[in-house]
Amino acid sequence: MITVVAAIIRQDNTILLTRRKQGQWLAGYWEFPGSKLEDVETLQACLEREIHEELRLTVQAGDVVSTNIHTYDHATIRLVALETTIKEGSPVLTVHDDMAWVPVSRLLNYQLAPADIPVAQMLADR
Ligand SMILES: Nc1nc2c([nH]c(=O)n2[C@H]2C[C@H](O)[C@@H](COP(=O)(O)OP(=O)(O)OP(=O)(O)O)O2)c(=O)[nH]1
Repeated sequence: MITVVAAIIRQDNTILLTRRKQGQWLAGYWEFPGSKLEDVETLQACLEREIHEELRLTVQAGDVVSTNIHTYDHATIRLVALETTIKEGSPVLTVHDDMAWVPVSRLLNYQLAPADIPVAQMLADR
């Protein structure tokens, strides 16, 4: 099973969503930015590196917010969402084609990657 680490980045009562580019798998779907976990690195180190690569943001990844398993046609992923704080910078798109700062209560209005729906639901219910 593939582990995917995703960042819950908050600012002013909103959370950052990014949209997957055309040509990618799940193109057009919104997600919490992040990446597959590689080798033996920690969840936090992976996320901090990837968020810097993808969004040019320096962040500190913290606690696990949720873990859920989702089976797509081509793979089963374990999606681990981490509470993440911006230390420096503003997001710049490099691999996504759009971003949005979204109030928690509106996350489910976006076309989320299916694995992200329970995460958004959980955040909204809190
Ligand atoms: N980053 C991220 N990926 C997610 C989320 N939800 C979800 O189903 N995914 C899926 C999409 C990707 O297949 C995989 C993450 O891989 P990745 O971010 O390294 O993306 P990638 O485009 O290189 O992946 P892939 O096309 O090779 O599948 O997990 C999410 O919230 N964040």
